[in-house]
Amino acid sequence: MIKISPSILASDFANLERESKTMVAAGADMLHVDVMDGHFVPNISLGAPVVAALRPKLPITFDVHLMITNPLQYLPDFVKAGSDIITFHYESDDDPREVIRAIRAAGKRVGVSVKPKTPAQEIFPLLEEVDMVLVMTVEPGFGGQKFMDDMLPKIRQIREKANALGKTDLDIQVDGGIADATAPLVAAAGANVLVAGSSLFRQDDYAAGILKLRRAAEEAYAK
Ligand SMILES: O=C(CO)[C@@H](O)[C@H](O)COP(=O)(O)O
Ligand SMILES: [Fe+2]
Repeated sequence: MIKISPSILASDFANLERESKTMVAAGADMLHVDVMDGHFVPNISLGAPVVAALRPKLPITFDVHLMITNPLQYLPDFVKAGSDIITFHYESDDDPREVIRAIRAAGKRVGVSVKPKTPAQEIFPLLEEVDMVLVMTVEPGFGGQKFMDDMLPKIRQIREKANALGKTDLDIQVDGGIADATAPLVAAAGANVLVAGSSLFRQDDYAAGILKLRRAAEEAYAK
């Protein structure tokens, strides 16, 4: 019911393969890969070659979060690299419907992400066309930031709208500041895919960390 997607942005990049494998063995449902271009966000992280290098080593869903200005331009690279879910930002320079079409045409699952200042209503017309909505719970660009609890109504509005449209299987992902204390809040609001970077990778026991996060969210989601 609840899916946990650890963000490798918070891992030790000098040991990326080992870190990712340990997280997968610890029970992650997918791996969240943060791609930042230094334009859309004021930070540069990693790109398609890193996804391509990791992909054959890890039998898990690659959940790729594109924080880039021109998703259409780089999409073929991320498709070729073996991404499974490709999430682009609604606020990017490309036409959202065109990006959705291109991701679908490549046979990948589609996510659309909204920054904190973008109201839920802006993406309502796209809900029927995507598999997942990613509600940013921090300003995109960096890990380790504080969870914005004023994003909770946005999660609720998107879940309610999706249900009203009969799209009860829409995945709602949250990303930024997700930890044991915030997981129940987002799950109660209707999020079912939790990205967690620093809160998981800073723990010694990744399996215990994932279990605790999952339990905290599941208890709240069921209510
Ligand atoms: O997309 C982003 C940041 O822009 C995230 O995926 C972060 O990597 C989450 O990090 P934490 O807030 O969990 O440390
Ligand atoms: Fe992310």
